[in-house]
Amino acid sequence: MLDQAEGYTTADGRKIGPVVMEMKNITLRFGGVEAIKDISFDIRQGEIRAIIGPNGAGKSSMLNVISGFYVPQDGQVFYQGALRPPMKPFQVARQGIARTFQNIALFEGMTVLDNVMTGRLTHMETGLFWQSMWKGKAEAEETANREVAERIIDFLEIQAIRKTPVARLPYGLKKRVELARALAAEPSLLLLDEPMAGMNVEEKEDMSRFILDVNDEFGTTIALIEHDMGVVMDLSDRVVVMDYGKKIGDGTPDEVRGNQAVIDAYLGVAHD
Ligand SMILES: Nc1ncnc2c1ncn2[C@@H]1O[C@H](COP(=O)(O)OP(=O)(O)OP(=O)(O)O)[C@@H](O)[C@H]1O
Repeated sequence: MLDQAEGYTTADGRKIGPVVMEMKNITLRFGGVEAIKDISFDIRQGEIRAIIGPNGAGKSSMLNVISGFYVPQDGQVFYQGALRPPMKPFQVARQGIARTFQNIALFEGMTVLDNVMTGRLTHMETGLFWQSMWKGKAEAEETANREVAERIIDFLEIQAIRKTPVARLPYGLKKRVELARALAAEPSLLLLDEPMAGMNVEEKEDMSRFILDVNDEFGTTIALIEHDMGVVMDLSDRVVVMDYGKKIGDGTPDEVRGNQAVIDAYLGVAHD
């Protein structure tokens, strides 16, 4: 049973907490195109929350609103109990929100370790001035950041490739490195943009396992968007379904699977 203030316990015994992010009546337009039409939903502490929908449904647009990349024309975003004013993506990152991208956005010429280290940037306090004035502080910070990066690398089982330039890696491993970089920021909310896109079955299984492990081990709240309904159903606690910018379903995977509007959208049934 869902207690609005406190949360709920999942079938596998995980404790889901209060609402950490609330999207309220969000509308986003690109010129004449309404990519998001008056959508509301929330994300709870410790939850794995999916946003799914067919091509062009508005999923990426919604993720970009959550990450601060787009500012909606209407609606409000509440994060950790407070109304979030329009802010730049780096400010959103400083609030503990990290993301991966649908088209991998890594530094191809750099090693895996160095890419993961870039995920620590929001935690780095020592600027160039202090680096030149106070070498000890800069070194201590570098060591601490490296320890976090190495811990994440071990966790995601990519030790063997830590010194390999990303350009040499197969697609599935690149996706895992991108996850590592996002985790290096030690986010409280992790946004995954189509984490399984372009993967083979084995890679999808690996990625699913890592997503579940991250949630379990670090207690990270995860919001992911996916095109493919199948892969997210086993992973997610609750699912929002979008179609043509509207929310057409919201609930547990079972509730969403039985929702006629969702079935119609995925079968491509005509609508007004
Ligand atoms: N930057 C943009 N400028 C203009 N229109 C855009 C922009 N981004 C998205 N759109 C339009 O908004 C609508 C929603 O697109 P969006 O990419 O959010 O959907 P999606 O569900 O993520 O699709 P897909 O599964 O194909 O990635 C589409 O009609 C798209 O053409």
